[in-house]
Amino acid sequence: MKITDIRFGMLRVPLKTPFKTALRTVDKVEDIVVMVHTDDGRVGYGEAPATAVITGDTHGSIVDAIRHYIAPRLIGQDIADLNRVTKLIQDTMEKNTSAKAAVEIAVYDLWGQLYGAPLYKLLGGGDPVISTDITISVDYIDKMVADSVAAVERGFESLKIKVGKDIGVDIERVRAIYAAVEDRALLRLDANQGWTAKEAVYALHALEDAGVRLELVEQPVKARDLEGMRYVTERVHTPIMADESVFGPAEVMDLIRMRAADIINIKLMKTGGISNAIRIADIAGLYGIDCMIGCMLETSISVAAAVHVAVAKSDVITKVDLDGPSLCSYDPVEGGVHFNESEISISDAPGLGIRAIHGLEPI
Ligand SMILES: C[C@H](N)C(=O)N[C@H](CCC(=O)O)C(=O)O
Ligand SMILES: [Mg+2]
Repeated sequence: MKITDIRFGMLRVPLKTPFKTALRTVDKVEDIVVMVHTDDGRVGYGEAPATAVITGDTHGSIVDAIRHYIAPRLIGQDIADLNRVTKLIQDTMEKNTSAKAAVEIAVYDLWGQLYGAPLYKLLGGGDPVISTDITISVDYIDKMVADSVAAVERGFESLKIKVGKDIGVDIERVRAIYAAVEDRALLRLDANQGWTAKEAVYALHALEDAGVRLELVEQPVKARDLEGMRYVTERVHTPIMADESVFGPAEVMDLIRMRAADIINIKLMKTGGISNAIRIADIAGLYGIDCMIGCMLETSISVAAAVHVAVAKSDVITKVDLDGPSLCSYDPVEGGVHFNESEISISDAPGLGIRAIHGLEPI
């Protein structure tokens, strides 16, 4: 099964409600879809969001990286040589992790199709049903409480509360949500780099002293402030998770050596795809460190790939933040992984199982 062509489409899907973090407000998914064609008429699908504020990737840079750098190296390559193909993708250029991820996801989709098995089975197997949390956007306190209660009533047992805007209001936000849902859901906070290290310690001590139990706090300080991450991790009981601070395996090893966080958030758009996501899970596993698998604003194309990884590496990936499809107002994908509120299930279809994508605009 040899690669003959790589084509693109633009996918725009409105969100159910605006997605608001300390870094940005977004009201629709606008992602590049990548279709890798083979000489036996098969198509593998991948997707890349332009999360410039986190990865540095834009729509233009994603298409350019694939069209002018990655694709020329991949045409003619055999999908059966998976490790060779993924190395070619990763070694093509520095950074550009979302572009690499989209192509790798499509290649792994084809690899599953080649062997007629769902991807997670080829990655090691596992229970093909998992649960995700859902994000509660940062907003007025009353709105966040109402959104949290509504999410619990929809069956979500884990809420990812966005904070990082104003430390005093953030403490009140979390206290109010905790009071409203206390025994019915686990709370995870994500400050998206919005606090200083001292603010984070102050806020988390205030919440711990008030009896608010948090499962974890994600990326309290600036991405490059690893010393700040360590400062917070050393001083609070609440587990601290690194997100924007770590992209690939080498950064994860640095973070582990520094003891700068307790948990690692793996996202395919940061790792450059599945091969490095697996490497990170294996490294974390060696050190007894748990991982979350997360997503950007992505539809069920690329999130499906993350679901397959989560299932196959569930010994290390114990936390799931794959709510992108749940935030979308509809699912543009036919086939693939099934997203039903908090429950995500994989069918027996080969690869990612995607049969068609509706609403693709030409690029
Ligand atoms: C969508 C997911 N639950 C999430 O919150 N991801 C963010 C970044 C998403 C973005 O800004 O596109 C995160 O974990 O920081
Ligand atoms: Mg995050």
